[in-house]
Amino acid sequence: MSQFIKTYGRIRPSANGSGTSPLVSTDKAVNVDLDNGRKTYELHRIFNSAATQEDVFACVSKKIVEDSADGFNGTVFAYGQTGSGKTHTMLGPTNSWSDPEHKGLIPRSIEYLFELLDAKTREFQKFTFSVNVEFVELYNEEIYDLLNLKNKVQLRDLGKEIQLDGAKSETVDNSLDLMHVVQRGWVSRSTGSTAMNNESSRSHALLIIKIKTQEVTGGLVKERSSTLNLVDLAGSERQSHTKATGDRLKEATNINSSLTVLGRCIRILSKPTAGSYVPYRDSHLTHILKNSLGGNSKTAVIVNMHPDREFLAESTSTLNFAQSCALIKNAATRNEVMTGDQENSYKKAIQELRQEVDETRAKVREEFGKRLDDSEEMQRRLTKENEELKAAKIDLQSQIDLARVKYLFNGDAEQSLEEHKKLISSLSDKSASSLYTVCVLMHLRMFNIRTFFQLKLEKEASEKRCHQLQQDLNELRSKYESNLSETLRLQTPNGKVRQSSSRSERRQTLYKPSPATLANYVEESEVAERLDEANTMICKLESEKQTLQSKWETATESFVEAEKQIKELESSKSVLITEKEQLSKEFDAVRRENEENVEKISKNRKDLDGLLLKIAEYAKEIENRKQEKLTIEEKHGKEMDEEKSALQKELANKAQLLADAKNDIKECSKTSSELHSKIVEKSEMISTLKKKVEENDAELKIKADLIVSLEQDIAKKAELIKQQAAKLDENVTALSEQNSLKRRIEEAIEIEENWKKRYAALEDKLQTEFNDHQRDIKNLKAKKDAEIKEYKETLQLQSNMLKEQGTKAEKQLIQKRQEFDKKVEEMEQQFAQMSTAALKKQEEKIRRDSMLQYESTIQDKQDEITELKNLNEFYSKQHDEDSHAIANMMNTRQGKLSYVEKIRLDKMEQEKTIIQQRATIDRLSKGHREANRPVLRSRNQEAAPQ
Ligand SMILES: Nc1ncnc2c1ncn2[C@@H]1O[C@H](COP(=O)(O)OP(=O)(O)OP(=O)(O)O)[C@@H](O)[C@H]1O
Repeated sequence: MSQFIKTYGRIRPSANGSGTSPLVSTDKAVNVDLDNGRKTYELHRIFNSAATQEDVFACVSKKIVEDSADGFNGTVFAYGQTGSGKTHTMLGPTNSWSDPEHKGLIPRSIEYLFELLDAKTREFQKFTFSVNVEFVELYNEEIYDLLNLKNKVQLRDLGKEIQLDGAKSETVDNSLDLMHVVQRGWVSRSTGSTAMNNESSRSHALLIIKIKTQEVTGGLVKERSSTLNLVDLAGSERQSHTKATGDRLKEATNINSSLTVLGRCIRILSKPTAGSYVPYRDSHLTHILKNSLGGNSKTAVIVNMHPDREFLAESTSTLNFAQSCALIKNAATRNEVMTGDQENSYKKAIQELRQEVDETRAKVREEFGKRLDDSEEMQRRLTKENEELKAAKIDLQSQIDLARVKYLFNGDAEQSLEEHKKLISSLSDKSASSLYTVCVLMHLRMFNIRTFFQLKLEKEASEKRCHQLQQDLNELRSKYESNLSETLRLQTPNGKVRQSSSRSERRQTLYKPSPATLANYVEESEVAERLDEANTMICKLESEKQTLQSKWETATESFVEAEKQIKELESSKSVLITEKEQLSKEFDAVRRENEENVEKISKNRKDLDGLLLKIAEYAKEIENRKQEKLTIEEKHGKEMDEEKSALQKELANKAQLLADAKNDIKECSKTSSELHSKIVEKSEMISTLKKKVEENDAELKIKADLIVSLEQDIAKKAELIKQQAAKLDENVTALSEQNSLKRRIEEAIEIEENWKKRYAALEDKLQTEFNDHQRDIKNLKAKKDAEIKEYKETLQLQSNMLKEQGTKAEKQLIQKRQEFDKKVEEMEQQFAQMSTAALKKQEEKIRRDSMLQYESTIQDKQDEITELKNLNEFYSKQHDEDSHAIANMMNTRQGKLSYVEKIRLDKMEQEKTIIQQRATIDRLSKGHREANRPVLRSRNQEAAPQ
């Protein structure tokens, strides 16, 4: 709702006590005596020097504070030249902020604000509020945080609101704390003295109170936020008046520049044209007060003035400023957010419930559908079976009847039996096993019936024959008895007569059915029993089916009922909500209307009072005139008539005026009564609405109870769901853990598989290599074995040869010795015959020859051994090389190495053996040589003495 900025004027007491003031004020206007005439400035209200602080607060700030507690932004700022009483108005005289009489608008507003908030807290059960305060000053176009001068404050335009980044925001919960904060900030405020005011405020001080409230009614959460700006501007005077120099001049220039921008903004806002640009951003002051000037705020401007002539120019300028302000329209809206958390939660709960119901219904449907399908299937099957059985029974019955008739009348039992068999086989092919059993039983029964009838007929025939025979017998017996009795009677006249009837009777009573008939009876009863059983089973199944059907129907009914109830509840809830909204809207409208009416009435009353006062004045004047008239009449008899007529004219005029006034009064009273009746009407309406609201509240309460119970249900279900969800979560976590474990295991398995594969491949490779090596080794070994074998064989052969040669040589040696001995003997013999010299020569020659021969043989053998040795060395070299190669090949295989080692050792062993053999040969050859030498020596020694 847009409304004009309210402008008020306040004229302070004269500073120098001079009598005449160029400013003559009434309630709503200031008449200024200017050199060029009188100019009237009309404002919302003018406070003269006699106005109290309370008057100013009640008129200027009270409503704004009330509105700010209701979620509307509000601004009150004081404008005027230095020393005009801005601070006096806003805060009150120094050290009097707690003085109930002198405290200014800020302390009063603060107190009132908390009064209102506390009252609301008391009034509403669920009402909470929070108040935050920032206190800054604009000095030389810089923003200073009065609550912490160290802070660097930056202005941030958020569009809807202006934020002061870096400014300390203090949270307060009572007026006293807030006033302490103000006091603290005020001390920091830059003050300086000017020639005009000893405590002149050289900066613009802005007290920013941010109010947040929350009201919970039912399920509705109303959150309101508002900002209340209380501003004490710096002096608006021209610099010349301040007589400022240096810093003061700079200050004044800055103050003026921001106030000039303020004035410019206000001028543009007061005469808005399409597309006109408001230079809010040209100064911090206007930027911060952007919302307060032509924006979302309820703003009041109070202009302070000196009454003295010497300040007339400033006062006129101030009044011009005020008049421009009065033309600015603000569009204040309540900053309210209606959160329907509760409602949403209900909606959500209902949604969830509906979902749950849907799910359950689907499940039940599915289950019931399944069961129904099963039961239907069963029913179908049973019905089919039943029908088939019935048909079969009817068929069989008719066949039995036919057969019975045929049997009874035609007696073609075999044909009937065949027919029955055919029928049964055809039926047994078609129907189920039970039907088959029943048919078989039927057939049996039929067969039994046939037998029974046969037997019955036989029995009847035999009975007939028996009866005939009995009759014949009876006749014969009676004849015989009569003859006998006749004979007896003839023979013994006193003998007793036997009663013939007693025997025949006894015979008749002694008849019993045959065992075959009895067996037939038993079989028949068994068949009947089985049939009964089958029937009971069918009945049982049918009753089960019916129970299921009825259960399904009941469940469906209850679900439909529940759905209906939910729908009803939802619709009634939405109806109630809309009703409530409508009612609250109506209520608000009525309240607003009422407020307006009250305002109008008070205004009319005031007008009426004014009129009455005027009337009273007129009446007084008339009375005075009357008195005057009387005096004049007494004094001037003659002149009286003339004057009388004049007076009568005047009187008529006055009477006319009076009549007009009376008419006015009448109209006013009429309007007043109309308004009164309207008020009464509206109050009635309000009371009806209130009643309605109460009713609705009661209904709402019931619904709320219902919702609470629903909520409880929901909570339970939610708990259940939560538990299930938790379980599910657990399961999911466990599952996921298991899955991850499984994945890891799978990965590990995969890795293991890969490793295994690689290992297997490696193993294969190694195995192949190993096999290759083994094969190589085997081959080598075989080769070596063969070589060794060959070598051994060669060695053996050689040693055999050597042995043989040795033996041969020995033999030869023995032979030679023998020969030698023989020759020696011969020679000795010859010696004996020949001379010793010649013998000696001969012996020497023989010995030399044999020695040469022997040594050449030894040499041959030694050559052979050297050759073998060389061969052996070659082989061992070869073997070493091979071993080396094998060792290289099998460097990782210790076993193989050891095997090679073993081979090597074996070889060494063999070498040793060879060496030993060689040594033996050497020894042998040496021994042989030495054995020969002593012989020769001894022979020489033996020969020498000769
Ligand atoms: N209505 C008033 N009744 C009594 N004294 C007043 C009134 N208005 C102002 N004064 C006195 O006038 C003096 C100057 O007033 P005040 O400090 O409020 O002026 P100002 O406009 O705030 O000046 P400046 O802009 O320099 O700060 C103070 O001593 C104050 O008590």
